[in-house]
Amino acid sequence: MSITIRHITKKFGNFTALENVSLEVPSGCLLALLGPSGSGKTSLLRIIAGLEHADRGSILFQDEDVTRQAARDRGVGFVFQHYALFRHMTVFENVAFGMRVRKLPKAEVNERVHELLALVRLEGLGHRYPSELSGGQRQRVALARALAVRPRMLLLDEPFGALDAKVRQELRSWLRRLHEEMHVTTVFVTHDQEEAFEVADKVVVMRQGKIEQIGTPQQVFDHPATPFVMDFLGNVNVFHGRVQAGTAHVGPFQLAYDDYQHDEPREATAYVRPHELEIERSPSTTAALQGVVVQINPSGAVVKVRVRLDEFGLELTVDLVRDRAQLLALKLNDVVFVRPKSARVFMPEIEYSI
Ligand SMILES: Nc1ncnc2c1ncn2[C@@H]1O[C@H](COP(=O)(O)OP(=O)(O)OP(=O)(O)O)[C@@H](O)[C@H]1O
Repeated sequence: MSITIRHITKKFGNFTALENVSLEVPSGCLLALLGPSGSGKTSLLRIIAGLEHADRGSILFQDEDVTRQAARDRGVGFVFQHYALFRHMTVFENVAFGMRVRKLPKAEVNERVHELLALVRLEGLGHRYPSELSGGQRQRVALARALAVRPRMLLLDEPFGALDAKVRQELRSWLRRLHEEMHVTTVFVTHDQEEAFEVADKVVVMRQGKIEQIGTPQQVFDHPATPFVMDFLGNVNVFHGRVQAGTAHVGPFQLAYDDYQHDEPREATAYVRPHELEIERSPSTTAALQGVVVQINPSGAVVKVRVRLDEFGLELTVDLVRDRAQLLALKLNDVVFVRPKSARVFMPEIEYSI
């Protein structure tokens, strides 16, 4: 079941929470709404759910206009960050609840609950109470409960937000696998870019009530449409400067820049991700700048290195793959040379990659 969002505007008093937002969620897609706090993600999710009504615009489920339909008639399943399971009910009863309300036959309810508990990998825990489960298990019960009434789509608002990093990580891959089994159209709110990129087929980056970019995780990461998206994706070295006559003078770097050949200088900002910087023991080009290693942190598959460029009063973050780090055998206070392998330069209204 696809979702079409057309020109949605939502105000709270004088404050515009969503401004003319349009979006298509294809059937069977797992889409992440990603953005900083207050960017309008939850408001949009609540409008899709029917828990909130837009001032302008419409919502369609497939070809059906549901804009004025009440939440209970829309057939959506929800999971929220602090999803309150019924504490006095067992896991089994929590999952069965919606079906009992709909007065489904007992045998059918039993069968479906068992099926769902297997799906969320909680077989054998039906007799427990929520207080006897871990946070991650509770969120899986919440998801089973949302799925019990065969919703037309799933809406998840920071479902793993309250859990610790390791459990979040497990639940992300679990959610992805579950989605591949079920193919229920799902909209997922998160402010965590890693989570969005790992789980979603499509990512929508929001800012101040508007959509900044829509794309696959790869498209958004490799081709951020705006400086905001680049910045929000985090962990980026930012250099301000100008472009002029085929050269970008950004921060300490002078880079060949063929796309702008005019003599008239234009203001520009360059963004270089940590993995786009190279560290060398001796300078291979004139673009390499001398610095001192001030921090070395192994972090998963990469080693994060901070290099201070005293001459420019700057510190850069560089990600080295393990092999490269081993080869360089860096130590604190080593003198090294840093060189950008690639950079993304934004001029107001124009973006180029070099
Ligand atoms: N009922 C309300 N009354 C007044 N303002 C509201 C209401 N709901 C949301 N807002 C405001 O609208 C803006 C968008 O809120 P929303 O919850 O959609 O953002 P969000 O991107 O989901 O943020 P978060 O990640 O913090 O939940 C915020 O500035 C918020 O304060």
